[in-house]
Amino acid sequence: MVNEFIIEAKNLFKSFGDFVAVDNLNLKIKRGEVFGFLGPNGAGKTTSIKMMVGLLRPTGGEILIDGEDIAHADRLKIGICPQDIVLWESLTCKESLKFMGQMYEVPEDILKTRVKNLLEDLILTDKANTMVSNLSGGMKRRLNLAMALIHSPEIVVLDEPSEGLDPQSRRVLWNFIRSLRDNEGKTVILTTHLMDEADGLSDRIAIIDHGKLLRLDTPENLKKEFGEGDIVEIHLADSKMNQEVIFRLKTIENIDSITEVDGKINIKTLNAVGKLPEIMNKVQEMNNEIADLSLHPNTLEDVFIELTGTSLRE
Ligand SMILES: Nc1ncnc2c1ncn2[C@@H]1O[C@H](COP(=O)(O)OP(=O)(O)OP(=O)(O)O)[C@@H](O)[C@H]1O
Repeated sequence: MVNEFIIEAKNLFKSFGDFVAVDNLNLKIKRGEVFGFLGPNGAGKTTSIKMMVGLLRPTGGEILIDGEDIAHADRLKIGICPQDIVLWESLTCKESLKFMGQMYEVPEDILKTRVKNLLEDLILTDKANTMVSNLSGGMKRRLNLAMALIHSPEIVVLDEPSEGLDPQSRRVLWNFIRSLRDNEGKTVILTTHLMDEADGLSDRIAIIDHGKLLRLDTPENLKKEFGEGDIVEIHLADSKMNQEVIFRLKTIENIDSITEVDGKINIKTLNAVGKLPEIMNKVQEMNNEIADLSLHPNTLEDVFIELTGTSLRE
């Protein structure tokens, strides 16, 4: 019987000396989904995925790949595109892919087609015979990804795939990731600190910070759980009074939540525009002033802020 979950992490734990990088992570990744790890720098995303694909030994816990302990799992099922680019500078794109495919013992005729298709899919056909040393940073990243896919792994792991890519290359990459899932049925696991990437690509998102899993759900459910309303962000002229003002603002009816984020006050509510006069009054009653105010619909980033109390782009 085919296992619904292709990867399971049970009580996964990793410490470096006294420092706990991953703290009892429990999660299951479904076959054929795009699964996003979202968290700020140092949250433990890379450490988690490295353990989940057998690149790093956990301090504790268990990993199952297709129901089988990772120690006995078929590593060829996994393709990893690391954050750091690892390429041979003096080979061409085509040679790099052929060489990698030969190392994986991909049969010659299949390899030829795969090299052609991957170059096409990642918009590198024009650069097939260009030496890696002469590629731009974005092209190197795309080639790096092609290399991770040359043996057609069932599970594709992408560590910060958009890092260093311009918006155009990012779009190519996102479409490609979607096609890996939709057309080839692959399971894609990615780490990102980009909210729009997690939101736009992932079927489910694990939000992690300080090595702990804070939430695991679909982007839609996460946004629903934390409210569909608006966020009013105010910056007080005297931000030392934030806490007192928050206390006062909480007396306004139908406010969902109020949090202090990076010296500003975030107020979540339905019908934010209608609430603005009351918000301003309360601030004035405290002999303070609003130096800056903005209003936007609740986003996944706000969910993150509410869970962690910090903004993701710190
Ligand atoms: N080999 C190591 N030795 C000591 N500490 C480490 C080691 N590898 C990672 N860490 C620490 O573990 C924490 C988690 O690191 P990790 O690379 O998993 O974070 P991340 O969420 O992937 O961050 P980023 O988005 O910056 O890549 C960090 O504080 C990091 O300094």
